[in-house]
Amino acid sequence: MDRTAVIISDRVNVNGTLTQLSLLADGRLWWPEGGQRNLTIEKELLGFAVDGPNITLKTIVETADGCCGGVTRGKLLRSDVVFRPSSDESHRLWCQKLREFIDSLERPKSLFVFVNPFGGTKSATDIFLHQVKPLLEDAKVQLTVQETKHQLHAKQVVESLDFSNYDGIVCVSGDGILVEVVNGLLQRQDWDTAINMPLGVVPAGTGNGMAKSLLDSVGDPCTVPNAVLAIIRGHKRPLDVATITQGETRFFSVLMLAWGLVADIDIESEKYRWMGSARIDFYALTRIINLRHYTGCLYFVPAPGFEAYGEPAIYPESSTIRGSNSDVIDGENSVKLKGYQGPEIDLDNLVWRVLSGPFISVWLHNVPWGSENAKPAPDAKFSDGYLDLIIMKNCLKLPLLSIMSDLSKGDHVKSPYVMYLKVKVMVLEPGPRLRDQEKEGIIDADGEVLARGKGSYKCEQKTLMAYDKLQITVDQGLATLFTPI
Ligand SMILES: Nc1ncnc2c1ncn2[C@@H]1O[C@H](COP(=O)(O)OP(=O)(O)OP(=O)(O)O)[C@@H](O)[C@H]1O
Repeated sequence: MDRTAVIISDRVNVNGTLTQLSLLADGRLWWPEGGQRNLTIEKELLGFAVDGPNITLKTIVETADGCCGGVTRGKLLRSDVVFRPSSDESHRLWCQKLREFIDSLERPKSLFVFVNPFGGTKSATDIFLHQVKPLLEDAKVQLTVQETKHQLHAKQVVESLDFSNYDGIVCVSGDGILVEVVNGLLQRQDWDTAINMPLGVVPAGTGNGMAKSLLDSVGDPCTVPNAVLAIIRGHKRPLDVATITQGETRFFSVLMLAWGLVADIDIESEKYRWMGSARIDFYALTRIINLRHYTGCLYFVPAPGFEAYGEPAIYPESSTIRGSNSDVIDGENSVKLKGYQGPEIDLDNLVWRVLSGPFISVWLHNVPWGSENAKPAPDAKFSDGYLDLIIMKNCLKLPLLSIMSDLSKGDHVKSPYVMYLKVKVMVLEPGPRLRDQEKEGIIDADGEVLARGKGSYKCEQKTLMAYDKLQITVDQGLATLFTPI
């Protein structure tokens, strides 16, 4: 079909001026108002509304702001273009053709939305009401909204939600609610269909690593309107899901796992919450000055091209870390084994390597960004079937400081003190601190404490897993995300 063929054209009144308005086959709306105006339906039209003889186009248009001599990309402005067709018949045809074009884009029509009023700076409710809802209403998306009332609420709702009425689940929150949703989906009896539900993220927490990773991948800024527009447009992409297993217990991770320096900074800095965002920098400095080294081992199956890292090894003691198929429930967080069991991999027949400690930091990442200002895994892909492993073993304190400050751009991986590789499977065998064997560490998965060893921060609090051997496998493209492109 000729992409510039005219589907409908009429002499209409646009914002009070008589002009020729055309809808072209490629989805452009074109009219010569004060110079030529072009609107791409796919990118810039949220929807339209009918008000008597008028039709209002609900648009969202990217402006290029001049900023310090440069250009800031991607500021989105919502505006209305009102036009009046020349006759009743033309009015009917315009509505029909616009509706047909929008329907052909297969955008979501009905969404289930979680809003976490306690995430980040506690502004998610405000963000939802004033920024998210108006855009989704312009796009005529039906909304079912659930404020989360407590930890694991989103997970519980998702475990029993009837999906037949929804085209996606949206989290107006930080990464924590997304992780709960993925865990909830994978614990259902029908997990294999449930996990196909497209998931959207709108940044409204402290850690917005997934939203940042998605938007940054196409050069968009990590803003609420950009994230909402990505959901409205309905493009989807697959996302790898990592299964962390210890005995019968499983946790499904979509962002990262950290042990050592990064986990200690993330979790122990909570006690300095009153400092606001400065707490991370302050506590990072404290930890670097009093640097800890952890003993332990990393067994891994390298991705092609990374076989030179570590030493040859065999798969370590499979019986202690593999789950069985019995229906066991181990604490509120754990997985009923009727749900997803993790990917089927013949672990004994893979080519294993091992790296022995002591380690300063071990970090496993699924997507490039861990938060809006930390890019630990610049080469991570959403669905390559591998996890990016970032390791620091020996490093002097001064270069370590500069490595940490390079994290915001992802340049830390260029440091000779940083090992950066991709793995298919990993077994983490965490040990105690090198110089204080009475003290162990913290294992942090997607911002939650998965395990606390003896003598660690708040070690008396119960966690999902023990500070012991755990296995991480990855299932390529298991989940689905709404994505800008
Ligand atoms: N009503 C609530 N009260 C307290 N905690 C809640 C509530 N609703 C959800 N949560 C918990 O808040 C945690 C953080 O959620 P969210 O993803 O919005 O933010 P975050 O950026 O990951 O973390 P935070 O901003 O708290 O550092 C989740 O683990 C979730 O279980």
